[in-house]
Amino acid sequence: MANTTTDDSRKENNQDLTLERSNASFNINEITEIIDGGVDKTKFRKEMEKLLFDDPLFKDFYKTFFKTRSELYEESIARGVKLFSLRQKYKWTDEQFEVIEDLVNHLFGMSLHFTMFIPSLERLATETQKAKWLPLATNFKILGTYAQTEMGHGTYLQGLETTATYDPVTEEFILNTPHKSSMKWWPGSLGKSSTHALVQAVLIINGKNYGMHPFMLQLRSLDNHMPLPGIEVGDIGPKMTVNYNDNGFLLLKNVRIPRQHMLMKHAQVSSDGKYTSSGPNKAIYATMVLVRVKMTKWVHDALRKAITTAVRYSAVRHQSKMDDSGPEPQILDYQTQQYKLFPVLADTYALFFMSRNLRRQYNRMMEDIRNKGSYKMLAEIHSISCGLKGLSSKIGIDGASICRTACGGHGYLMVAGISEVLGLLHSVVTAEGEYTVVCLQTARYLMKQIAKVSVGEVVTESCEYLNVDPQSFSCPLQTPADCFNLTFLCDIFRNRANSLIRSVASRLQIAIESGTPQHIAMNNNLQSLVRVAEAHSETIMVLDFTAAVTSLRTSPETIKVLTSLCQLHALHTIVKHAGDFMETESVGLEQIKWIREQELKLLEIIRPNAVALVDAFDLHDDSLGSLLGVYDGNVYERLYESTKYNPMNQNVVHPSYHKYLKPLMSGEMISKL
Ligand SMILES: Cc1cc2nc3c(=O)[nH]c(=O)nc-3n(C[C@H](O)[C@H](O)[C@H](O)COP(=O)(O)OP(=O)(O)OC[C@H]3O[C@@H](n4cnc5c(N)ncnc54)[C@H](O)[C@@H]3O)c2cc1C
Repeated sequence: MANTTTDDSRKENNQDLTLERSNASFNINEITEIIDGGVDKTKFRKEMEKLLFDDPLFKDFYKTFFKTRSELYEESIARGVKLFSLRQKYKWTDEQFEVIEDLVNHLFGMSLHFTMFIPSLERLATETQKAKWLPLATNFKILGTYAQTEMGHGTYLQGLETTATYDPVTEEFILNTPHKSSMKWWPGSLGKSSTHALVQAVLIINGKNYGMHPFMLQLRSLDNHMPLPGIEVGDIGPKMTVNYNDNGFLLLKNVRIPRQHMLMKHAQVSSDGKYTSSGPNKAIYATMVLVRVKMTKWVHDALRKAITTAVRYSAVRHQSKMDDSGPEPQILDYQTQQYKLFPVLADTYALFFMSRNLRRQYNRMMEDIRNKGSYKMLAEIHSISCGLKGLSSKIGIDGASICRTACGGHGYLMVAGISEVLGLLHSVVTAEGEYTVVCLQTARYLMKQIAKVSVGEVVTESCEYLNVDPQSFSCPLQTPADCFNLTFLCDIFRNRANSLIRSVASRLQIAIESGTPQHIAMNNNLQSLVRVAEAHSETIMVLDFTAAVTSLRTSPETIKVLTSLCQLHALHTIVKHAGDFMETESVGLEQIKWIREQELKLLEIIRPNAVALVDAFDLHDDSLGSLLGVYDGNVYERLYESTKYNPMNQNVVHPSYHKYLKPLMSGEMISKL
């Protein structure tokens, strides 16, 4: 069934896409509604698309690729201001605002005000502090960011060097960034926009170091936006992407702030300099977990743009010949093109179901914290979200790179939109916990869980598979057809993770028992620890995808097509890590051969629905931001149109001709030398 979108701007006039859409075996609206979370949410999203994309400020995303950094920044601030005003006018909930953020590709200024500044205030400030600052923040009387990372340290928070020294005489903290390495470097919206920052600094009282604490710091005058005395602040420069964001630097020289500007919900400093603390600050971890949980969804959002572009473009692009007498086929008909793109399509769906489940688990944890004051689930959700944030960013980068190359030369153009997606994914792999570092956090948790198994203690739900002895496992794949059995595939993933975890745990134990210092034993096994975190996270993804497709309440056709994607996701992951699966005897050589054959069969099964499966993401062209992936498929016309907008083409003869080329060609340049 064809797309029933009501968007008038979409004209189905590319014949190939029209045919592809008519070939689909399922109703794409069913999948769209699953992804949006129900009919009402699809309706809301469509209303928001109308509201936003009728406004020139949000239209024609591709034009951003021709802008200078300063123009990009200015436009993003205009967008942010518009969105914040609309948010107040329509009283959008946080959940609704997340939908809007996705629609506009997060391309608006001051996003940290809502993602980090206000949530951190809510979790770290006392009731009195909240009463003072939250109304100012929510009414935009102050604009804030969160300044943690420094030039010298991002990952290792104990290494942060910004100091807040208490002066009991004036009852003030004196803030300093004593070395070049101590300056804050990276915080979003810091360079040019924010008037305030929550600054993480080392608290010092009477020469004693009390570790990192949060402080409210006013950066700029509320009258003329000039930096206050002792403060040097600016933009860190062009980046791989997100160049609209004024990621900033901050130097502090003897900046004094009142004692009441330390956020004191979890630790307090009295007027005479006495320090009290109510214990480890679990609330801050909950905030960090939420950002990672959201990032897994951002990866899905980003990758679905890349795959939508690559699949639609592959349906309209014709190149070479399979048979000399025949026409040039759609490049989507080459098996190699399908082998590039369909596993990425399957991963994109896997990411969706995984991130949806992760968000549900996070919400359950927050309910427990709010209703029962219980932080019981925090360690597990923290470990899962670390591993899944890492894994999803890696899947995203790999998948978007494949989409880029699968679009040939045109995929290299910025207006293809994939470079932008790729750059964004590169920020996800590093920000909020660098890839290796977050994987190691998950691995440490897994080591604790396996230690529990060895002494007969209960492990958490995500690690239940560790209770099975891998010695008792035998590969359930007895025939090639078994490779489509999702229950078998889940068991294979569990066994591979279980065996790898046990093997590293045992190597660590042997090393430590034989006298190797613990830190050396750990370092000698770091790569294996990352590998176990990846194996555990891949298992969670396959289990989540399987659980989702086996419990769907929708038409059999839709279940069938999603099941094929789930099978392909699992089989392709096994092929990618065939060494791991064979080393742990989760599958044998014969089974690997079958799996490779069945993968190719799945390509044929998925082929007729490929375009419909990306259409089901229902991305508005102005969200997609790609001239190769436009819904109507008129790619060549769009590419040519974009040259009219290109500032390089505004002069038929570029001024550099008169300045350099003409003197060279006339010999004037050489005679001057
Ligand atoms: C686009 C973007 C936006 C950002 N926005 C913000 C923001 O708004 N606010 C903010 O405060 N910060 C922000 N950051 C900073 C970001 O949080 C840090 O860059 C990130 O946490 C990584 O830390 P790092 O730069 O110190 O990397 P490093 O830790 O120096 O990493 C470099 C290498 O060292 C390895 N490594 C480091 N430690 C270990 C270890 N223990 N074991 C093994 N290997 C290790 C890493 O794996 C990596 O390969 C942003 C960064 C980016 C790219």
